Amino acid sequence: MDQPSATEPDPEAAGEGAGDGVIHTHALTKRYRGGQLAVDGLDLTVPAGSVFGFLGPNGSGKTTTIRMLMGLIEPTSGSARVLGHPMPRASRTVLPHVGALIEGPALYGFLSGRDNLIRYDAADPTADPRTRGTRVGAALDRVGLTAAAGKKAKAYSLGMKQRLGLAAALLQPRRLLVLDEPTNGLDPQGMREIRSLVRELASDGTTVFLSSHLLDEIEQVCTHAAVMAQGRLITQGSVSDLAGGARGRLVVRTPDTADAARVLKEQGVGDVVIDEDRVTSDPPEGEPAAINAALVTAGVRVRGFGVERASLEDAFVALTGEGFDVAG
Ligand SMILES: Nc1ncnc2c1ncn2[C@@H]1O[C@H](COP(=O)(O)OP(=O)(O)OP(=O)(O)O)[C@@H](O)[C@H]1O
Repeated sequence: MDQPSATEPDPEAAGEGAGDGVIHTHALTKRYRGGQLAVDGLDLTVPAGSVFGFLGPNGSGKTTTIRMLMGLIEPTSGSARVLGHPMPRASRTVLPHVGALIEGPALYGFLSGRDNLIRYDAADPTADPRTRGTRVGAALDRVGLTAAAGKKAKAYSLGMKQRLGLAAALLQPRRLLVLDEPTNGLDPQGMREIRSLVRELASDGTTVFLSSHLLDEIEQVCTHAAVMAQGRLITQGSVSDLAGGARGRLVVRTPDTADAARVLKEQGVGDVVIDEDRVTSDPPEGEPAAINAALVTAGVRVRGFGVERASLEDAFVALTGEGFDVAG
């Protein structure tokens, strides 16, 4: 949860360094006391205005990185800058501009949703008490909890609790939102709500940095992503570039799979695989229409033909040689 600072936020002092990105780390490393190397030489750049997905299986070092970025733990070596300032040194300058939701919101179950927010707002020395009611009302409205504002938080679903946590992070205007696994443990409906909320927040120009172990979640909401495995950065960039870096697959849907596979091989395309009523292969070097014509000429009943775009998952598999198969 956001840690209110004892100092006045100074928007001037929180300006990004030229070209540094909203978050920028250099060789950031964390070795825990027990000897576990949780984050290993991380160079990360989060562009302003992006919805940045920090993707990796459980245990790959995402939470440790976020805790270093938020100044909650010291790196063993390397450096991190957030909004142009070194962390954890500049925490008091930076954190008032950052809304954070880390490891689930800390809520009082016996208080209503609205009273929880009033408590958060009152704990922020920079928040004017005279405008508290307006701020809390606007935050509740933003996350769609106005109707449930009077209910005790313990009666909230997990998704509502996450939304209340987001509302707390949104009591003040923020330049950066940091969300650690915001959809973890939610049912599909709760996930959809949080995802659409994230998109909405980003459409105002707020940079959103969110961690997830779900590839399709990153593909659905993020403009940019970084992929972690075992504490190391595997790749980062725009989601379309990352997926585009992996080659798509030619997909032919047909009842005549054996004939189709033979024709594709004759046409010189590689990695031909029969998968139920589909035959897939590497994309052809030349014009796909020529392959289609060859299939039809050979009497193959073509029910579907096309080159499927590579997914982020294909990119991950291509980069690591491993499937992205983690327990939900
Ligand atoms: N306080 C700690 N002391 C020692 N080791 C730790 C500590 N916190 C995390 N680790 C270890 O560091 C590694 C990275 O953990 P981290 O929680 O950062 O990963 P993660 O990608 O966020 O995974 P998860 O989604 O499961 O939290 C793991 O091997 C974990 O066991």
